[in-house]
Amino acid sequence: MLRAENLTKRFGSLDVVSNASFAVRAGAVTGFLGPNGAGKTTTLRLFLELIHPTSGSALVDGRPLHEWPAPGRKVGAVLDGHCAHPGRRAIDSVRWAARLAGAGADAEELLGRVGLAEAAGRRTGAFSRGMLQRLALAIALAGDPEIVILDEPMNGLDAEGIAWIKTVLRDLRDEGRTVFIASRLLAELEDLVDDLVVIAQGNVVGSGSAGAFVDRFQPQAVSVLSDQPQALGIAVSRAGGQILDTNGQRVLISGLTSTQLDEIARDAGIALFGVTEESGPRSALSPDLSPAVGPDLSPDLSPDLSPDLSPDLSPDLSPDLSPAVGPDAHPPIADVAGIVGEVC
Ligand SMILES: Nc1ncnc2c1ncn2[C@@H]1O[C@H](COP(=O)(O)OP(=O)(O)OP(=O)(O)O)[C@@H](O)[C@H]1O
Repeated sequence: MLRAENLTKRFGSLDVVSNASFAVRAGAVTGFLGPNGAGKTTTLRLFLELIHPTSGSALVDGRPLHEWPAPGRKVGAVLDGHCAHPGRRAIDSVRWAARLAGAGADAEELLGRVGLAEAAGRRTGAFSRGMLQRLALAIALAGDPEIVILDEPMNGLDAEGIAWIKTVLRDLRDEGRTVFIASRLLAELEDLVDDLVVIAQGNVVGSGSAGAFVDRFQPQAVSVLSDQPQALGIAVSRAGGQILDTNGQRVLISGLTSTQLDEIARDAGIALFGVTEESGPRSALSPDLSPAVGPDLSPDLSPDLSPDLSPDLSPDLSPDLSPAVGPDAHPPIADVAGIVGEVC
């Protein structure tokens, strides 16, 4: 498993990751959710030892990654950043990664797994961003790793590509691997992940069961306008919903989603207008989503969390391509470099 213990990374005077403590369960898919600039990529780079912590530790099965005899067999990663060599053929990039990781992966099979069988012999300079994401995943899997770390792997993929990668990641879990996936979008993760770690402004503000978290931020009530409020009330009660309040034509309902309400009203021949989902409480994480930093959980962060997570953490989808450079950046250690499938 992955474990961050009081992990801090400072760039200049800014704590980009601040005293973060959390664990990623072995054999599960864990989402790493946070808005732009929250510190997700920095945390992933710390686990990969592409940069060093200011204090604390980022451990892979209890040790820093480089202490494992074959780091590339332990962890495979897909990060945004540098290009795969544009002049190299896709199959050669995967073979090279497998060699570096010390694994005898079948590069053709891996490219088939990521849907690039037809493009295996092509140079990657002409690949689309979506194809590069697929290639990066093949490179990350070239070491047959126990743990797969991915930084926003759905960027650049269309709806079909997103559905595809979710299937691949579920398959990786079913093979017994641990998957840790960073994203700004709860919607991208919610039908994929078992657990969530939530980060905001460098602080890990919660971690735990994804189901508990998603339930917490589901709409708590639906407000509708209807010219048949009584008939609507009867239909809602029959369907297991509750009428919280009726004020003239406005009816406030809990226990049903707006989609369910639409169906119920349609079946009962009742017209609905002005359907509005009322969000759940903003102030706290679910009790099941245990504060990962215990008493250090800043009360200032929780109220800010909910709106940021609904449902797109950031309207800005353009990836931050800036690699970790600067005085604090540390060049990849040779053994680890081969495990990172990076994307143009
Ligand atoms: N090498 C660096 N030197 C200085 N600041 C950095 C460096 N790397 C990252 N940062 C800053 O740290 C903050 C967190 O960046 P990081 O990329 O980890 O966030 P993120 O959660 O992955 O965001 P995004 O979703 O936009 O990629 C940002 O303000 C970023 O500008």
